[in-house]
Amino acid sequence: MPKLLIKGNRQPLQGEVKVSGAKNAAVAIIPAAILTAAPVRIENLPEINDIKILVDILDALGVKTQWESSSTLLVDASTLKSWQPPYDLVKKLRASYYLIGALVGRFGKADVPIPGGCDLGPRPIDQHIKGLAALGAQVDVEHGLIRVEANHLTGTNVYLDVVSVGATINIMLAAVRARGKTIIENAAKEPEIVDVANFLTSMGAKIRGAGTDVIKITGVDELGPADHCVIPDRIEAGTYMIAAAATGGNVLLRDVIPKHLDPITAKLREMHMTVDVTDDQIRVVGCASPQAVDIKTFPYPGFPTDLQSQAMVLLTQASGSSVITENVFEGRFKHVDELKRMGARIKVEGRTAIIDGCCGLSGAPVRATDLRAGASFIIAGLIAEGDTVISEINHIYRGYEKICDKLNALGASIQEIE
Ligand SMILES: CC(=O)N[C@H]1[C@@H](OP(=O)(O)OP(=O)(O)OC[C@H]2O[C@@H](n3ccc(=O)[nH]c3=O)[C@H](O)[C@@H]2O)O[C@H](CO)[C@@H](O)[C@@H]1O
Ligand SMILES: C=C(OP(=O)(O)O)C(=O)O
Repeated sequence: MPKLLIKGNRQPLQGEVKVSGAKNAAVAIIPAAILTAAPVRIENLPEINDIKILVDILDALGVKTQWESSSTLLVDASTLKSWQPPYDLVKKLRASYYLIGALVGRFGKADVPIPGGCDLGPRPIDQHIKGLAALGAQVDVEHGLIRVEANHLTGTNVYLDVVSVGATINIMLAAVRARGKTIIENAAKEPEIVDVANFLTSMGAKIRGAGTDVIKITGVDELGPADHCVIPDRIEAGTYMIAAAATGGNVLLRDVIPKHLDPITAKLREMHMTVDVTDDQIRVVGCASPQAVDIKTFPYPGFPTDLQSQAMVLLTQASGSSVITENVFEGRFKHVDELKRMGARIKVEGRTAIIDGCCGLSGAPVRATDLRAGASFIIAGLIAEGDTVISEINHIYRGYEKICDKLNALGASIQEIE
């Protein structure tokens, strides 16, 4: 397994970076494409491993897929013949849970192995199951499989006990083919949910309220062709914003939706960084002595949990102590021990981490404990003195398109080594 070698010493990142399509929208839109037997074209897909694996899963189910370019996929699910995606592929990513809603919507049945994804502590799917059962499906979890069967789905009211991105989208995928009206209450409001709803609407689905906490779906008998462009990845963008700030750099991010990045922009400004926003671009200019700030992660529009570890690295450079409270996932501090190996001074108490600022980091061997942790170690490596070697980088490649090339073009020195 290759590793990443990062030469540190705080070279300020300078230049422009183009942000790719959003992983967490794309990984739902590809399964959603099997809801129709008509042709679907999806543009602006990120070149990341999660997407490659999902396309392999569709191929294994009998769907015809073809890459029109490196970021545009054609899907023809008229040949879909199986409702049993293979364990070896499904276990590699979290988003394979969307195959449940999509297969049940199309076939009335799905046998999907329990999904993989980042280890962030317990990641139950009880709300997905509750929603599908409320729509009239029989759901059994046995032998590591989620088995779902429904003669027909019937629209209903579903109140989510926790705000869940995955459950909101999965219920939406099944409900677009149910008889009658479904109302999802306490729905998640992430921009990726709006993107999936827009995609489904372009196929002929009837969805109102995506992006609010009440989503109303009126089922239709059939869905048709679609041509869709995936929204920019706000988490990739936020990662580069933080990297620019941490290195005291000056970076222009292109192809972003600035509104989606408001929580990050606000925190960087609070730390005294300069953030200039135009239509679809953001420039971040670092400052000599950033201020400590407190961060609490929350569902959108709160500060995203997927940027918590990257922000933690930045806060090691602030003057004063900062507090991060992780409200979304109870086990999302696994990066802390690795950052301590690099000299960070961080104390974790339950869901809270206290970060001492003005900390000189030093390069060290570290293990990417999950996708965003891996990205945070790259940022730490850029500002550390000496070399950092990151292992288990397969996690990083699950979600960041050409991250080494993009950072090297900004003046970083990162290379893959054996
Ligand atoms: C593929 C994808 O889009 N992944 C994202 C998605 O993950 P994912 O969809 O897994 O995250 P959820 O929004 O579902 O999880 C939020 C919280 O709800 C809990 N929960 C969730 C479902 C459920 O049935 N029961 C339950 O208790 C989870 O344990 C967690 O504490 O949203 C997370 C929160 O923004 C992001 O970090 C992930 O990057
Ligand atoms: C947690 C993440 O991904 P996943 O849900 O796919 O594991 C993430 O994108 O940070």
